[in-house]
Amino acid sequence: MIRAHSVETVRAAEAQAMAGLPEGELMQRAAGGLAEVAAARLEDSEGSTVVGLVGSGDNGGDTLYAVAELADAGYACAVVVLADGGRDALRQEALETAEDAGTIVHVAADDEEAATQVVAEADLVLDGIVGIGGRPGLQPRAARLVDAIDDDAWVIAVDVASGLDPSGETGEDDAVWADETVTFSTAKPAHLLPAGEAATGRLTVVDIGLDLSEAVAAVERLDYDDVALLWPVPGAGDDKYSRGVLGVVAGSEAYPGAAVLTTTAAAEAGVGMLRYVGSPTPVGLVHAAVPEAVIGTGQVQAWAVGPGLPAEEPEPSGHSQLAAARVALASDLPVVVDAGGLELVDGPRPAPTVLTPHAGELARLLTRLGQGSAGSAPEVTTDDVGADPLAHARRLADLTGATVLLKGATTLVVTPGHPVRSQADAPPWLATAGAGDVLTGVIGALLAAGLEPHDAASLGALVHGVAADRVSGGGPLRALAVAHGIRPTVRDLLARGRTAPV
Ligand SMILES: NC(=O)C1=CN([C@@H]2O[C@H](COP(=O)(O)OP(=O)(O)OC[C@H]3O[C@@H](n4cnc5c(N)ncnc54)[C@H](OP(=O)(O)O)[C@@H]3O)[C@@H](O)[C@H]2O)[C@@H](O)CC1
Ligand SMILES: Nc1ncnc2c1ncn2[C@@H]1O[C@H](COP(=O)(O)OP(=O)(O)O)[C@@H](O)[C@H]1O
Ligand SMILES: [K+]
Repeated sequence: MIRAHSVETVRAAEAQAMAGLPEGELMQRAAGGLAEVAAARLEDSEGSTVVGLVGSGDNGGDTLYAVAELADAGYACAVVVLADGGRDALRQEALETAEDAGTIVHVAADDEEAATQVVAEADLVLDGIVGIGGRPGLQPRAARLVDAIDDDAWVIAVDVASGLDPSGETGEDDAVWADETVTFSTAKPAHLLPAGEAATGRLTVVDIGLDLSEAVAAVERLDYDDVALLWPVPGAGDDKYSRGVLGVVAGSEAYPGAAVLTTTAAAEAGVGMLRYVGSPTPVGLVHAAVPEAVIGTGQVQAWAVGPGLPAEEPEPSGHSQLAAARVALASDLPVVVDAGGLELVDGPRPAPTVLTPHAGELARLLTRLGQGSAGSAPEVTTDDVGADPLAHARRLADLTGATVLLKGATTLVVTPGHPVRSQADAPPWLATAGAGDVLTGVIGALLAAGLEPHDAASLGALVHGVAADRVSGGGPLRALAVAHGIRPTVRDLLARGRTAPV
């Protein structure tokens, strides 16, 4: 699992580590790790020129010491001082070390043209404008210099891409777009959340010796090795019932295919048994596509409700299905609710619940529940959610007590009282009709097996994304193929757990 810690938590760990170390030791470790990564990238790209963009804080200090090491190693190095107050605003010792190693120093406020030229010519740029002390956005001069970076240069953000909100709460267009971020001892929320992930690029964590083993993470991301830890694997004493029965209420005369996608995915995820509830057309399709499914209601351990259910009043043949959906939602069993099922949610349920809206569905649900942001009109738009996905997912989670899985390129899983989980495993090809129905089937299978909603949702998103990636192989995919990709994906991820070195 990748864990990201808040700025406050990192600062506390830093203070604790510094208490037992010589002054400046942590910065030397940070700079040493940064220089090592930068040198490796220069070697790979046969680059020779380095520019450090340097702000007034310790992020600039890291950058100056790293540039000094690169200059010592023979690279042609310059720094551009962006701090108000020029050279005087910097740590003098760090600046002198860089200069002594042969680094050319430009002060942007004194000669912006010369600074711009040196930035434009660099093969590798270290962004040390601001780190975890940064406020969102770039000052105009910094923005102009960042604009001058050559498209072919490799841009390494030091700790956090400058301009991002380190907490990842608020998005910011005006930020450094890094190819890589080198961060220290732990990821920061901005690296894993939609507001900052794209500008972060590849994330490289350099260990500088902070102890965060007991600290609560702000954001978590499951990785491949977590599948073997969390996926429900049957034992010799299990039977189909003890492994968990999932009831699926999905598909309709208008959208019959959703029934096939959801049940196929649940079967591929290895559910103990499936019951399917629907109207005649989807029943026929499920019969043909998923012969393992038992048609009709009966005892289940969890429900998957909603893919392909009409948002409005169903045709007469769908009335008993709608009634079954309402019974499932009113039950004390775990339920994953998607698409048309979200229209039936009107508040907290007394049992484990996963709601899986995309941005538009989340906006509609918050609007219906009367939860526009304070002081604004009660209507929440898709754009509102897009601008601030985490806050809106949190609002629905707080309102319903449910786990909210907000779908997107980065899928967020928010459960009250838990660190946010953020999964970004899928290729953009997964943005295709029916992909969400598959996810619902996988999460339903995991709930039926007894997983907690937070784990079921995030593990489901991970496996769904990895399956999509495999099926795509860099090209188009279709939702049904992703459903059929779940079984080999889980098999291989479980095998990876068995062969992982201990
Ligand atoms: N924690 C650790 O374990 C370790 C941390 N280390 C390093 O320290 C870094 C944190 O350093 P830091 O605290 O000095 O803050 P930093 O990010 O350099 O900002 C400095 C000042 O910039 C200003 N400013 C803010 N926003 C701005 C903006 N948008 N545009 C322009 N200016 C802006 C603001 O000053 P103000 O404007 O308020 O006067 C702020 O105080 C961390 O990221 C890591 O690299 C490592 O050395 C070792 C271990
Ligand atoms: N740009 C993207 N990159 C990766 N995955 C994406 C992207 N956009 C959407 N997805 C994923 O594709 C799926 C789409 O689901 P959804 O919107 O519910 O589609 P449908 O309702 O047609 O099934 C979700 O799992 C979502 O996270
Ligand atoms: K930075």
